[in-house]
Amino acid sequence: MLNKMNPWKKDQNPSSFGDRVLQIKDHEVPSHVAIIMDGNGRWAKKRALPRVAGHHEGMKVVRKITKLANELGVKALTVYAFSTENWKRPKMEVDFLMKLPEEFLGTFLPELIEENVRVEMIGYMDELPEHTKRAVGKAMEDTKNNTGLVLNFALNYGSRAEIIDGVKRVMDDVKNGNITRVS
Ligand SMILES: CC(C)=CCC/C(C)=C/CC/C(C)=C/COP(=O)(O)OP(=O)(O)O
Repeated sequence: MLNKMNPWKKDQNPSSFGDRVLQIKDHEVPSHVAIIMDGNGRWAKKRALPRVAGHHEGMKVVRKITKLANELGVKALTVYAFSTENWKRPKMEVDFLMKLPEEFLGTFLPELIEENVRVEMIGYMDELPEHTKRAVGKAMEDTKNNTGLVLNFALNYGSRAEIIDGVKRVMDDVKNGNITRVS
């Protein structure tokens, strides 16, 4: 796997962004890339900026990565933007994070549509603030027929919560006779 990723690393010879894209295109490109965004706070601290400035910068990076992934022919890009545990952060930070999808999509949705990107989300949408739900829902609706890269936002997502939900559903199906027990 690491060998496969080698062409993604910057090599010794300086080359333009376009050249590097062509270089990568010559190699096998993963069909799904998932990114856990981390280090925003540290990025900001290093520059004596508030943590939220790091999140804002992270949002801008999402645009760059989306463009690049689409260009390279990646089929799905999952961006882990807010975990089920992130609600424990200070309210001001949570409020800021919840406004980012709106800002991102308010600015870049026309570009995503033009680039044939389909917006999707995983996570508990119902628990998001109305304004966040509205922005994500609109983007999903407006891009539902697009056939290019799937930009998948993990918002209020947690793998533990997802596993527990899955197990509960299987238990319900067993109880209701939709699944038969295999002993
Ligand atoms: C378009 C869109 C929805 C963009 C997403 C915005 C974004 C960058 C979200 C990431 C938020 C987050 C909790 C990052 C973790 O870094 P951290 O705060 O834990 O950083 P640290 O480890 O340095 O403290």
